[in-house]
Amino acid sequence: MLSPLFSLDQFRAQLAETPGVDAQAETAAAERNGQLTKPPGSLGRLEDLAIWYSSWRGNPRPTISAPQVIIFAGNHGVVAQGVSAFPGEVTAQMVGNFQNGGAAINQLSKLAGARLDVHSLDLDRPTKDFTKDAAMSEEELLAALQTGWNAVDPQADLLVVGEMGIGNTTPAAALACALFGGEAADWTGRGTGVDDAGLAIKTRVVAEGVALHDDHITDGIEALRRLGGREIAAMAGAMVAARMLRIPVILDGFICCAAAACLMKTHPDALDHAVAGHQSAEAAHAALLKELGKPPFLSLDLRLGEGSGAALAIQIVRGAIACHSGMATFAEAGVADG
Ligand SMILES: O=C(O)c1ccc[n+]([C@@H]2O[C@H](COP(=O)([O-])O)[C@@H](O)[C@H]2O)c1
Ligand SMILES: Cc1cc2nc[nH]c2cc1C
Repeated sequence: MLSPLFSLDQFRAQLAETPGVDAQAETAAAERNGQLTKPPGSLGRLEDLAIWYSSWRGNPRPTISAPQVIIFAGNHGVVAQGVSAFPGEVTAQMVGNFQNGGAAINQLSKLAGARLDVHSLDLDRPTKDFTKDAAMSEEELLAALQTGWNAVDPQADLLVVGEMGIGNTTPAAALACALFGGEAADWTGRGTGVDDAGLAIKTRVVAEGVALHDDHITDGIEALRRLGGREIAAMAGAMVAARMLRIPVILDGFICCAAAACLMKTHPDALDHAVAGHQSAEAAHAALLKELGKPPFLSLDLRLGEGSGAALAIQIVRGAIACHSGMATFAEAGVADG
């Protein structure tokens, strides 16, 4: 069990002191990879993926038997300005759908053999409209980080963090703009499908929010408090908890990656235990993945959220580890190694 967070500064300090890879396991996994019955490099990125996974698990020949998918749900004050194609009530309605097994992520988690957990964060209390005030107080941000921190199963061996939050592509765009620069329009996309008028409102809202808070943003955590949202913060908290527990993470779409960006901008190594599951169809996700330095595994034009693209990518990590840990070596198989 991880001890609870007691302040934002402690969370920042924790980020600076997170564990790194097990170098011995990394070397042993790389050696094993070189002995398996395949031409060197022929499993492409699956080979790097297997070595990466082994090094975080501290085991040169690991298995994956307990993946966990966690969805965090939150509501956003900026929705009142007309930034989404859907009304805010849909967040709570979709949480009901997740609980009843009716959403895409229920099917994809089941297919991946993953446990699925859903956490609602004060849905009846949307964050403040960030064009007028900071989205969250320090206490609210800490509580949301703590929800994510507590949600990670210490027994899990692979983690997907996903979200549900009508309007949350707007705070995600504002975070990306504040953290990486450029114009609001560079980071603002259509989310659930806003029309041109909605996109214009959304772009203005992102620009106003960034202009209001920019001078006060000292690091990614303060950006998260001013421009983020509860489910975005909870995803960040879960990512850091996973790091403490040496559980590799698969990142999902645009909103998940905005949460990750807040951590990376606070500490540059904070995401070394994470890979990008997919590239979403949200216009700026490709640019955000580039900023994170994470090439995606899949590119299927998904723009659903819910951890859906990352849940599909569980199978890719499983494939990499099945080959890495299950294949015979040249010596074992009696195959000449060239
Ligand atoms: O994951 C993505 O890249 C993604 C892209 C577009 C939309 N979404 C989902 O749609 C919701 C946010 O869209 P919006 O238009 O309400 O800001 C939220 O519930 C997300 O899970 C997710
Ligand atoms: C129906 C619906 C399902 C979702 N799942 C994630 N975001 C969503 C947004 C909507 C609108």
